[in-house]
Amino acid sequence: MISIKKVQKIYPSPKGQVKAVDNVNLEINEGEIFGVIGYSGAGKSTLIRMLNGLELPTEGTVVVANNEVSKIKGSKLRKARQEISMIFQHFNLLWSRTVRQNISFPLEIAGVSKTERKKRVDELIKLVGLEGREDAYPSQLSGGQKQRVGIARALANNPKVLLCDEATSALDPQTTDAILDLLVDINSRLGLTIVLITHEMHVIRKICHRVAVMEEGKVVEMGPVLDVFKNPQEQITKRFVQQVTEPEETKETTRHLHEKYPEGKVVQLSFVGDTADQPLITQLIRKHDITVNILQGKISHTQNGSYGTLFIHLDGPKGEVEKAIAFINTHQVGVEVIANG
Ligand SMILES: Nc1ncnc2c1ncn2[C@@H]1O[C@H](COP(=O)(O)OP(=O)(O)OP(=O)(O)O)[C@@H](O)[C@H]1O
Repeated sequence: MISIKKVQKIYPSPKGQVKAVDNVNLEINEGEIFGVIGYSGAGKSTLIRMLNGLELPTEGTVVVANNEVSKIKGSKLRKARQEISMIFQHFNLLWSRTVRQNISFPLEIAGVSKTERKKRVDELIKLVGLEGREDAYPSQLSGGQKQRVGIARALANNPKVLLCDEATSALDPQTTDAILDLLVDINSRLGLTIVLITHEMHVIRKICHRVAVMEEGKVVEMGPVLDVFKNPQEQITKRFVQQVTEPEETKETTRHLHEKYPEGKVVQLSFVGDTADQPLITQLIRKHDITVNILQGKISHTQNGSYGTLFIHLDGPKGEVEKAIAFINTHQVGVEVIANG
């Protein structure tokens, strides 16, 4: 659905040239939710803006839904943009228009008749859950409702691709989750391809099938979300994964526990897929003469399966702790001893 080949974007600047995007190659499949994550300045916005022709690459080609957006101009580009919609961090709504009028706007531009427009807007309002708010103005809406209007407006002309530019960054965690659920729903109901950029691993974890990690204009790592969680390669990817799997306090808690119980071992267990659902700890205690102290744990659900980490402290007679660790190893659970007693 989307093919990005050897794409480079160089901006002139007073201090010389800035390589905002540096030799990026990506293939995004039809119906996929694809995430691009990176810190500020990594080149995410520039990359996503090249997907709908808001920016032109200095080199390389960008093809979206059979349109070579890196080449076409004028009316051809405008037509192509009906198939490639976008939603924004700050919603970009028309403040003097109601919800209904905002959603109707792209239909007016596309020359859709008044009766058809009304029918389509009604459908869209239902789809994004804005029934009862049709005649409100954006200033009367919550952040989540504003983004729902943004989504409805973006879907008005039945696009094939939806680009999301930090679409949940201005929202609180609960509203973020509701909007992400809506995007997953739209993706599965309409088969829409979604490309999103974010600096939050939570967003990637919750809805993306695959992820690309960007740093200094380059894609430094890419793969199915669960694989990246299981086995992050680059330092930057490890940091992003820790945002979700390892709360800040973990290191501190581990240190305290180690001081409190100098004996035994602190181990980190990583569960993937079905192993995340096993009653491993119960079996561990039943089968071994040890005590198990749970320090911290989390199971994260991704679109490709579950991934969990659990920090535990094991203590007991000599040899028993080793036997317990060997037992865990037979259960296809990753074990890492992170502090020795
Ligand atoms: N129009 C421009 N002119 C000059 N430099 C630019 C322009 N747009 C972006 N840049 C530079 O290109 C690099 C990548 O910026 P970009 O906005 O794509 O990154 P980003 O990952 O989206 O970060 P952010 O989330 O902060 O927007 C940065 O160094 C930025 O300063």
